[in-house]
Amino acid sequence: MSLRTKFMLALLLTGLAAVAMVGGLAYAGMTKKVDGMRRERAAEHFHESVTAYLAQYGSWEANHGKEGFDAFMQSRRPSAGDRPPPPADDRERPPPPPGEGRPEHRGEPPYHFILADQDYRVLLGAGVYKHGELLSEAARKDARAVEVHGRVVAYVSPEGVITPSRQELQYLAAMRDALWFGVSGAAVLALVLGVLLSRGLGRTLGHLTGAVRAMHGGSLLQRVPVEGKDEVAELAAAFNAMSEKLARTHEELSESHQTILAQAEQMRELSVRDALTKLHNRRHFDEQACTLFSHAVRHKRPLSVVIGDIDFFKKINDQFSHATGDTVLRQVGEILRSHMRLSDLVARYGGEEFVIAFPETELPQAAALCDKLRAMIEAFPWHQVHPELKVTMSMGVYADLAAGTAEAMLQKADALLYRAKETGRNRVCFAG
Ligand SMILES: Nc1nc2c(ncn2[C@@H]2O[C@H](COP(=O)(O)OP(=O)(O)OP(=O)(O)O)[C@@H](O)[C@H]2O)c(=O)[nH]1
Repeated sequence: MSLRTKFMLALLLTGLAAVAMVGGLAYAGMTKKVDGMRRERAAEHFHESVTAYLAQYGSWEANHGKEGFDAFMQSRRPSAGDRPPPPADDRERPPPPPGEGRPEHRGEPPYHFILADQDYRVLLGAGVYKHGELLSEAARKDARAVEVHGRVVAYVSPEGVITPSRQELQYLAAMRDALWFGVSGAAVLALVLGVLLSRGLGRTLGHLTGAVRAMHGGSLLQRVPVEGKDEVAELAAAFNAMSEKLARTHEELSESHQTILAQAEQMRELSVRDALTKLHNRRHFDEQACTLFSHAVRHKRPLSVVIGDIDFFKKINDQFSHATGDTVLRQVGEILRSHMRLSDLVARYGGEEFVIAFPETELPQAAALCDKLRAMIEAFPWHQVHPELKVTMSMGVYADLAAGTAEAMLQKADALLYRAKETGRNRVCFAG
């Protein structure tokens, strides 16, 4: 069931219940009041009749009995048009036995009254008491004294329900109609109010639902319209604030996440780089060389590995300074790096030693490239660093995957480097 339907039903039920309760209470109160007034009037009339009867005849017993009183009362009654119809129970009730307080009625009177003498001995029992019976204590409380010349000569007590007059019944019917009219009006009003109020509520809730779905989809910054100042408007405003805060926090977190990632990348980069030459370091080379070796073996592709060592580097340090030695290392690293392909791997392996891996490169090709590098190092204008500075490099190149591992290939290349050093330096020795 939709919220709107529930809202309308709640309003409808509340409205109907309120009207029914107020109307019902008013109707019951009115009926009671009418009944009371009617009873009061009847009692008044009966009381007057008894008073008049006793005043006229002196005493009840001395008189001519109940028929006489009945006839006496009939003569005092208002005309038939003013009188109400007899009560249903009166019509259904059998006439009281002779000698009882209630006369066998001819449709009159429409109410019961018990008449007792000054000693509470019943004279007219109204079908409840026998003649001569004592009036109960409870009935005595309701009994009204009949005084003649300042002396209590009898008691009159009401009995049963007084039937309203025709006019009173008409009043009550009009009131019932008004009550039904009120109920119908309340229902229509509740429906109209339900439609109007639930429309506003439904609209805001619809916006909120859409916004929550959008947030769930990833768009954290949402804004729903805030209409009015009620709780729903407060909810909408609180939602907007929450959405804004969430979006801001998410942005801040993303930024710090990016910074952390960048720092991690920087640290990772530092951990695989040589600080002096900015080439990769030995650790990185060893890891990558293993991968290149496995790839070459699996795909039966060529791979060449190289170790190069600057000749007489100790002498360069000693003769021209350690700083000059550093400059030489940086420059040699730059020459090597600038002549590599992206797929090639070059690293400073330690001290004045450099290593290179050439994937997809056969031995002759690698040896030729190394010789070219060697010549470039030799030809570099080192005199610009120091007038007497000369730098050369010896290299060993190995290209046989049968060595078994990248490390083993490197050892073979190192042996070839040794040979290059032994055979005069500034040269490339290769095998594989
Ligand atoms: N300036 C500088 N020197 C370094 C660095 N790392 C190692 N060295 C020096 O490099 C020199 C290497 O000397 P050796 O191993 O004797 O080799 P070499 O003098 O080049 O002799 P050969 O290799 O036989 O030609 C040592 O004196 C080290 O101190 C560095 O980062 N900077």
